[in-house]
Amino acid sequence: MSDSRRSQNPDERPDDERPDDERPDDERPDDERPDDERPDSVEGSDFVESSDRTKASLPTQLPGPAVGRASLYFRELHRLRESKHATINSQQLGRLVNVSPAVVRRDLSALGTVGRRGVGYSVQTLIERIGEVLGSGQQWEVVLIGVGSLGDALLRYRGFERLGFTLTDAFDVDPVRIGTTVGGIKIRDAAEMESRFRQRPPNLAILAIPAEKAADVANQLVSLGVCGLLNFAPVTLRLPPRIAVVNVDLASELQRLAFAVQSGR
Ligand SMILES: NC(=O)c1ccc[n+]([C@@H]2O[C@H](COP(=O)([O-])OP(=O)(O)OC[C@H]3O[C@@H](n4cnc5c(N)ncnc54)[C@H](O)[C@@H]3O)[C@@H](O)[C@H]2O)c1
Repeated sequence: MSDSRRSQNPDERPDDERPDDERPDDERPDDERPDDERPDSVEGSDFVESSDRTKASLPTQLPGPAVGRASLYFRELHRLRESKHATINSQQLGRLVNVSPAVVRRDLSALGTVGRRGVGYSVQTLIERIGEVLGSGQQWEVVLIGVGSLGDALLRYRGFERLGFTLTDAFDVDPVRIGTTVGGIKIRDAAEMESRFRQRPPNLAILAIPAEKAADVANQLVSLGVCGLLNFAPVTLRLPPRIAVVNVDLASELQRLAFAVQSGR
């Protein structure tokens, strides 16, 4: 590997330049580790949640990478439940999502799961707890703005409902699409958004419209009461801080992938 590549590889930065989440767990000094990662927390020392902690309040702050991993744990835990697994330990869960057992233990601890030593985590309790933290314990109404090639595929996807997301409405400006039905949802004229949302604002909106339209439409959605946006348009939205925005930029993700392949990770 060339020197220039080596210097770009985040894994090869000195540890003290890396954010905590990127540091290998077994390279951190013990006094920097959360309790559940210290050496006395050895393999086979996983916990089952005690009932009094199950109702623990939601963590107010979780690092972004931990939220992303929680979502992956949630997906794998659903699969485990479907295949009749009642318990799992951190090594098994870590293997399923490709992170170390120590990171799994730290994440689950931050999510409020603690308990007895030596048995493993209860799959069902973890599903309930992570679902609660991620908001999947409640129903979210989601609207889709823009039913082009991407929006069309999203409307046909059946995986949102089981996580608590119900696509309630879809809007477009194209007269050819307006009035047609995709995935069981009638596509409405975007000009109707205001009157529809005045009656009942959705919680969340998915933006699958051209980048040059995204800022105006996002501002309109916020003014109509939407509080979270999943934005597929490759543009940075400037919205009030109270509005949650998650950007899904597939081209950037491909760039990250190409970088990872190129740098030999
Ligand atoms: N298709 C992909 O794989 C993909 C991948 C990455 C990112 N994206 C991004 O996602 C967005 C959508 O992509 P696409 O391929 O579906 O585009 P598309 O051109 O197929 O669809 C866009 C749709 O938005 C509608 N639209 C335009 N202005 C609107 C408005 N003000 N209100 C409501 N609807 C409006 C259009 O009529 C059209 O149906 C784009 O910003 C694109 O860059 C798409």
